[in-house]
Amino acid sequence: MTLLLGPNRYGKAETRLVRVVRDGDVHHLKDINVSSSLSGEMESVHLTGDNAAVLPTDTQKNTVYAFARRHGVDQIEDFALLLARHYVDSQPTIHHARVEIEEYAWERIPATGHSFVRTGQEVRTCVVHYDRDGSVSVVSGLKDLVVLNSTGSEFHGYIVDGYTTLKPTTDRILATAVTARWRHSVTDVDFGKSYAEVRKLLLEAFADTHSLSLQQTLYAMGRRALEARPEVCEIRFAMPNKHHFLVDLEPFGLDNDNEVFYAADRPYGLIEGTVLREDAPDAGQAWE
Ligand SMILES: O=c1[nH]c(=O)c2[nH]c(=O)[nH]c2[nH]1
Repeated sequence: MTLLLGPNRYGKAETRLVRVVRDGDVHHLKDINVSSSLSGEMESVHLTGDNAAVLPTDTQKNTVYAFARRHGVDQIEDFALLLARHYVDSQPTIHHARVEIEEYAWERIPATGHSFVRTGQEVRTCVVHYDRDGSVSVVSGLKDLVVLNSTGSEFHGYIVDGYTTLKPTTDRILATAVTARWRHSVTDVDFGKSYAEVRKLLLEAFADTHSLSLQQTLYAMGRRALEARPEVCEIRFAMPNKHHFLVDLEPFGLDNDNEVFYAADRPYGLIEGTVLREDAPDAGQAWE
């Protein structure tokens, strides 16, 4: 029997880092979670336990902290690119690096220059791949962006079979927690501006699309981002349909004209989809 070592990678997951930049009495906060994953000449470590090709995960964690001090942390995509390039370019045995970063946003409490409140629920994300052959990819994104339209949403005309009980509606609540990830076709991007613009476009499209289904809304959101942002070539969504069911108040002698809802947390519909340019460059490992 011949066995082979299949695909493998290793790294340090979830290095949590908070960086405080002091501008006199006014402080700035960066709160991130970094996961690195390396691959390359890793046959020996798996087959014989020879660690000579291994850059320890502990070193990867230290590199994150040291680079934060040495280079600062501005846009997470730029920091991820810096780390990925460093691992591959400095170590001959490392051929590929994947660096994923999540960022949690804080806003200053105006009472002082050094007090903060976590803003919103959403988390900014990125995944960078950098390969020895020079190929590089950047996927930016967000998750847990919770949005709701209290009207402007219909759902009818679907398949009706022997198991269907859902009533068609021309006015329902549409709510979801958006996970969106978008692939850049280039890497020399102002990632801060691009993120803010894509987020704004997604919210605007969610709000002003009269929805006949969450699927239609998803496509409209992707389309809005791609039409306005030339640096983005593909966007992928996962959107749970956070169902709001009208409560039957008739037993209590009350009507309910789309006013009182039961917000169910499960089960939920899960709507996933991709919108991309016809001529989008090959994604390579960007989504892995
Ligand atoms: O927007 C929707 N899409 C569906 O596919 C679906 N299915 C369902 O039961 N409700 C909804 N809503």
